[in-house]
Amino acid sequence: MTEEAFDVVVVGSCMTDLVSQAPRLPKAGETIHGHKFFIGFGGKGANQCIQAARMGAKTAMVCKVGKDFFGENYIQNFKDNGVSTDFVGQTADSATGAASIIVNDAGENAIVIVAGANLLLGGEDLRRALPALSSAKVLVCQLEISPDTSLQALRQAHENNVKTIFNPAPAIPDLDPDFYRASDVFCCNESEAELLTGAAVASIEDAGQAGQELLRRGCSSVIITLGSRGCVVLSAQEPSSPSHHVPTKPVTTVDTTGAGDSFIGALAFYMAHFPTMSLEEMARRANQVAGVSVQTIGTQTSYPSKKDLPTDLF
Ligand SMILES: Nc1ncnc2c1ncn2[C@@H]1O[C@H](COP(=O)(O)OP(=O)(O)OP(=O)(O)O)[C@@H](O)[C@H]1O
Repeated sequence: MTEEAFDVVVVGSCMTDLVSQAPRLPKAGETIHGHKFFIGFGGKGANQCIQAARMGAKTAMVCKVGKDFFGENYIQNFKDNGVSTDFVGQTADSATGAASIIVNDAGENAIVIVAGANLLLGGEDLRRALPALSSAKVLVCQLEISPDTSLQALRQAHENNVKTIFNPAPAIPDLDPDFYRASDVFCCNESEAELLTGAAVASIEDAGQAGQELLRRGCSSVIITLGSRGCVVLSAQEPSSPSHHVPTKPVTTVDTTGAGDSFIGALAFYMAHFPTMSLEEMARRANQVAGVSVQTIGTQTSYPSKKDLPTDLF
């Protein structure tokens, strides 16, 4: 195991995206010709980890893949990005998580996700990773693995004074209340905020109100991302916890897939490297990083590295 503590540990998912582009989506029982196929690296946990690593964070991924081609391939992807694979487990009991995606010429898609090995990441894997997890600067979790595993990781980090970022995605309506209490930063998008609070989130003001509700549930701070409108930031430490809107700079948008994960990976980097920076400033910078990711096609392929970003972001 690596001796030096990690900046960012991510406990989460890896998925292989199998993408076919076709003129239209096939009907049940139908076979059609597509015009392009490609394989991409995805999964919210891995995406966030790779973005943090590309910013220059010393990162480790705690996840599970299958003993199969896609699993081997994903481990190599982590290595290529400088992410520690000390805690990437391989299982013969399930296949590497996969998302079969069909995109039609209108940009609409049909997706089947098989979480596979991701769902086998459990308590034993966390026990192995505990020394890394409990000495990291920042832990990041989502909900593409078993929620019990995510919650256990967040609790362990919280008990060891490791800063936690929880991204409740994909959202589940009856989230265990302990998720809020174990989150230093609870970071979600508009639709997740809506599902969790039961209130519509259409405007910046709505997002502020949803953020207040999430704060009341016990997290230390909340960020709700709002696509091209940036995000709102709220902190329980401020008296009356006002919400601050952090806008983005306008950019030419090509593909927003994975923008939320780019934002969270960047945020994790800032929390680890600039622990005294205000959350608003971190969000402003994370907006800029995610704003770069939407200008190129793909998920991880669109994530910028430190060398691609303005020096004033560091
Ligand atoms: N069109 C855009 N222009 C500039 N920045 C954007 C745009 N879309 C997204 N972003 C940046 O990415 C962040 C996350 O976007 P968003 O709120 O859409 O997350 P998300 O819904 O989780 O994204 P996705 O599901 O596509 O990964 C935003 O807060 C913003 O910083």
